Amino acid sequence: MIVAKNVSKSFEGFKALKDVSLNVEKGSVYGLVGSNGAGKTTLLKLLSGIYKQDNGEIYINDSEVYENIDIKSDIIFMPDTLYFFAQYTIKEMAKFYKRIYKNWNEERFKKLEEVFNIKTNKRISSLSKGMQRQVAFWLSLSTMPKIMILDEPVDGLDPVMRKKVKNLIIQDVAEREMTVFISSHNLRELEDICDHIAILHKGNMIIQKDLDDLKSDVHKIQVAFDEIPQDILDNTDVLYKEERGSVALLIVRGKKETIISNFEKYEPKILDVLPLTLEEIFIYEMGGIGYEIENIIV
Ligand SMILES: Nc1ncnc2c1ncn2[C@@H]1O[C@H](COP(=O)(O)OP(=O)(O)OP(=O)(O)O)[C@@H](O)[C@H]1O
Repeated sequence: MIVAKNVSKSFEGFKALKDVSLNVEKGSVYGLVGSNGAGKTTLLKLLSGIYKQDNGEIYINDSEVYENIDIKSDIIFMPDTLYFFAQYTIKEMAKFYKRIYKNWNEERFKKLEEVFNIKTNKRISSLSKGMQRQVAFWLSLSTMPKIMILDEPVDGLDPVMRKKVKNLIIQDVAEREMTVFISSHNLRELEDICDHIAILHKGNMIIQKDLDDLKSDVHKIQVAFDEIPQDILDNTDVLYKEERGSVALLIVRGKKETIISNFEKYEPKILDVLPLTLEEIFIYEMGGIGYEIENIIV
């Protein structure tokens, strides 16, 4: 489990992270979205114990992570810019990982060769960017990490490989309760893998949500009345309203059944509940609390 309490970090007087708190349960996949310079990499490096926070506390499985070698051998941090020793082949890099990570699993490493299908005698620096990313996943997953902290992890991977890598991660989450923390610019990229989503904006954590709650709580409703009764609007938590003639499009918060039965009382001519994308949910949620968030997540 990853816990951060009121964490702040400055660089040369500039506050890159301000009072950030979060809780990531064991076996959960937590997605962090934010625009350029929001503080995502800084937060990831703090959680991995690469940086030390100026204020606040960070715990992984109840222990402080900074300068804690024991905890660090259970963590994989995959940076957005990968680094490998210049002359090393995959096989040599695997040997290096084996020395550092106490749970290195040779059998898994061999098995994953079939998935990634790259010869282990290849020099890593001779591989394409996407292939190097594959090698990073191959090595990382072979360490059997308890926690994976990934910075823009699927950048450079083709769609088929993205899917394969996501499946491998999900498999480890399901089979051995690995915890995953992923940052991305792209909410859509995270939607199918994460169970929690957070948005970081200018160093502030502005929203953290359980995805299932989020999806079951907000609905898009298309409804037609001769005139939309004011009573409904007063008794419904409307996040957004758009009227075109007698048809209204409403984004409403609440339980679907309750919303439908409320509207049906007024006998609308049309009543449709339409699916919302995660992006739409965030835009409306954030709109409701006054943030201009569109640019961050589209
Ligand atoms: N080592 C550093 N020295 C000085 N400033 C830094 C350092 N690392 C980060 N910053 C600053 O902190 C802010 C947050 O940077 P960070 O890399 O965490 O953002 P990010 O959300 O990961 O951005 P991106 O999506 O562009 O990678 C930026 O303004 C950046 O310039």
